[in-house]
Amino acid sequence: KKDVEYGQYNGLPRQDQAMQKWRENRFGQFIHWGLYAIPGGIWEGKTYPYASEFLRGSAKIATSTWDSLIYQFDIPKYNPKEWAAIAKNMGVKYVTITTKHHEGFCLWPSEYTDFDIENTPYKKDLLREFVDAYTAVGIDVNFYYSVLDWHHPDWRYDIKSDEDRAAFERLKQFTKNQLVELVTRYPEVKGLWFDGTWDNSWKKSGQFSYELEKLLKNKRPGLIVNSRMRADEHGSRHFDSNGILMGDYESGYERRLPNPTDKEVLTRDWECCMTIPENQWGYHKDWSISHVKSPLELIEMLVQCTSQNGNFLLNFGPMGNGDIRPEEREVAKEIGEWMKVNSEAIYGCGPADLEKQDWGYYTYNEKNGKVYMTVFNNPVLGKYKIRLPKSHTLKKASLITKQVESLEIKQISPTDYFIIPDKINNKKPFVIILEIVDRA
Ligand SMILES: C#C[C@@H]1N[C@@H](C)[C@@H](O)[C@H]1O
Repeated sequence: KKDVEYGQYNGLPRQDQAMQKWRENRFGQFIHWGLYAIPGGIWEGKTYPYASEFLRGSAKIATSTWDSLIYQFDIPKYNPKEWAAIAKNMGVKYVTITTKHHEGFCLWPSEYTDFDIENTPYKKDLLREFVDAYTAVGIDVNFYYSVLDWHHPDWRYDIKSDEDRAAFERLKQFTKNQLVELVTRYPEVKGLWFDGTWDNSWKKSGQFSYELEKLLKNKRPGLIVNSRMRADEHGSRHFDSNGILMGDYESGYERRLPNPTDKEVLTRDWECCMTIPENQWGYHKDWSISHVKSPLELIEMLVQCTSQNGNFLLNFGPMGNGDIRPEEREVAKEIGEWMKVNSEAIYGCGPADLEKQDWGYYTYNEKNGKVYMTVFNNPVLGKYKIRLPKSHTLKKASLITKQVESLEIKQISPTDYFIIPDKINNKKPFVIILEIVDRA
């Protein structure tokens, strides 16, 4: 064991009300919006397939050229009330928006930089309008903040000299100032989603990240931060040098999920963040360049995350003019239609302590004791197998859409049962509610 003084300090999993709400929310919307949305992955007529928020690097654009995009950020179609309505209809309970991505452009009027919304043709505090619109429809608001800041002259990838050290001290002070500013100006904020913390400079700032977490949580009691914020004093990230999770939940699942039978993730809070295309967080004009996930693929990811004690954060990349692209509107609509019928299997649910079967995923609501089985794969057998511990018995199974009717159950061994539906004609994932009782 290593001595770790600047690791995790508040005991996990957190059971306070704020964290319980975060956990019960389960489904969130990620929003990546910044200057990168204006070119949308295309520069001087050439399409760059890499993530559009990295276009500045992909197309080797001079910082001054990139930064001048600020004068085109007039966002005539920006309509936060409509964004919030789309999110509400999709069924998300929280939203996480990029207040500042790696490019350094701030969506709020920061007193610590001129590279912000105030110096765009839009001028107004779009973040305040956003927070108000989402809060008004009952969606919790979180802020993404990139520590990595390509615009700031004091950013350093590593600390190799006294000059680096002095510069990065200024950058850390700037970072602290901006974060205190964010949690003070927008006290509604529930959590901070840190990114851009992979460079050596930050790995060498473990004590600072520890003290920053404490400072921000003192300023905003109940604040929730992701593990990506943190390094310990030995440079270990997410988990300290003894493998103890830092922050309040694990945020390493970016565009990937755990193995569906992975039991280790059940021991902690975690969140998977996911793009609709293969790898575009910011708006890209051409979605034909990669696979675009269907609503069904995304619904399966949401259910899998819930079944393994995780949250699912689905990303939207608004256009440079502030509009939401048609493909994202369609995804939101179709997921929303499914959630309207089946969200009881998601909100407030977590893992069921049952052996996973091929037809899909179990989720469990400990408040009502119900087990939900969400079916994605129709068995050729035409029956759904359930395996319970010998100590329990399957008392009832019913479709979430017809809870008064019981489906036929056949016990085929001390632990195994078949649920036999009268017909299998589902074209969409559907939910069966199980009542399982302890024989004792
Ligand atoms: C790499 C990288 C960044 N991390 C994701 C959450 C996006 O913000 C992407 O730009």
